[in-house]
Amino acid sequence: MAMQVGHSVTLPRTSYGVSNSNHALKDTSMLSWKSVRRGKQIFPGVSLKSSSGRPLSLQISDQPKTGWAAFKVYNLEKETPGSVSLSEFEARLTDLGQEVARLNNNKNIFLVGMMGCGKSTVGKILADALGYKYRDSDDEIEKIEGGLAVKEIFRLKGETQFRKTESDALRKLCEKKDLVVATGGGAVIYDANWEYLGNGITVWLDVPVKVLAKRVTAVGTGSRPLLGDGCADFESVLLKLSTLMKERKAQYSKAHCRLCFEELAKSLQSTEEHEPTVEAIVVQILEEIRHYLLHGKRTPAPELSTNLARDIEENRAASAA
Ligand SMILES: Nc1ncnc2c1ncn2[C@@H]1O[C@H](COP(=O)(O)OP(=O)(O)O)[C@@H](O)[C@H]1O
Ligand SMILES: O=C(O)C1=C[C@@H](OP(=O)(O)O)[C@@H](O)[C@H](O)C1
Repeated sequence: MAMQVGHSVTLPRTSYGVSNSNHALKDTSMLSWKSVRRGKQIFPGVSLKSSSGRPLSLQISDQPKTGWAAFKVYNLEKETPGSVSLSEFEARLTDLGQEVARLNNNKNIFLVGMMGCGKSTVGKILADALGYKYRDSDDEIEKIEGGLAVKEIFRLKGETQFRKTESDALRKLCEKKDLVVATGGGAVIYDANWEYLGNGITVWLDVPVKVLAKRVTAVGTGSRPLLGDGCADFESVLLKLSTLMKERKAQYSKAHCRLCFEELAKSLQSTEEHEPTVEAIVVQILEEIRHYLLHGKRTPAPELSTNLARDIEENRAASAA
């Protein structure tokens, strides 16, 4: 069933996490999309009808208006016509995202970590969950440099100029609010940058270099000038990344929060073929930020919503089989 204008679907009330919103649900409530904080696809003309305690009914209006409810569509396509169930995980992402956004007081979230650790991939979903905007500091650098691509800045102007512009970009970004920022892997190397990053919450995506090398080699190293030419092989990428990681680890460790990929993978009993999904990583990042905001320090050990995360993985494996 493709989601179409005028089509109704039924949703379990809890799936949408709206019970936590400030809106009292009446028979024909209309939630602003910000309060519902759906994911990637936004349908400006969505109205939400409900009776307290009963399933919610969502209807796509044919009159697009900004500020109405929005929600993910890919779930609907998989489901039986007329009904849709969102996984526990989706509900958790929404609830946790809203809770962290409330606790966080509009501060930016800066994702730090090595090339390929997933800052951009994770950053977009994290921003959705929080209702924040997503920014990539490399994009800001390219804008400041008149549209030159990162690799061209390195080639034509050298790394020193790139780093100066990177600092400018971070300074500008830290003047804003409600952003999730994917920083470049080297943003942590200058102490001055920490003054900017420290205005927000910093989260280190700590991913083993082997995993990084696999990911980066798979997409090619063309856009990452520090890794050599565009077709560097796994072994040489692994060597370069290992060297960089040794040089930078102490800097990354300064982040307020740390997402340890290895610990997450262990607790989810993941294998090399079935690594933790991006969504499971985002849930865990939100848990880490939540803990930091509540206690002013990192989690002593990963405070996983482990059972939940495991359920998610199992559900996915079952539906993929
Ligand atoms: N959790 C993940 N599992 C599998 N692949 C991932 C994951 N996160 C990122 N990737 C992939 O790794 C590559 C690098 O990710 P990216 O988000 O660009 O990293 P960064 O922004 O930190 O350099 C991309 O091809 C992306 O699809
Ligand atoms: O690690 C680094 O020094 C760099 C990482 C890159 O960003 P990503 O981490 O997004 O790949 C980019 O800023 C530039 O190639 C330098």
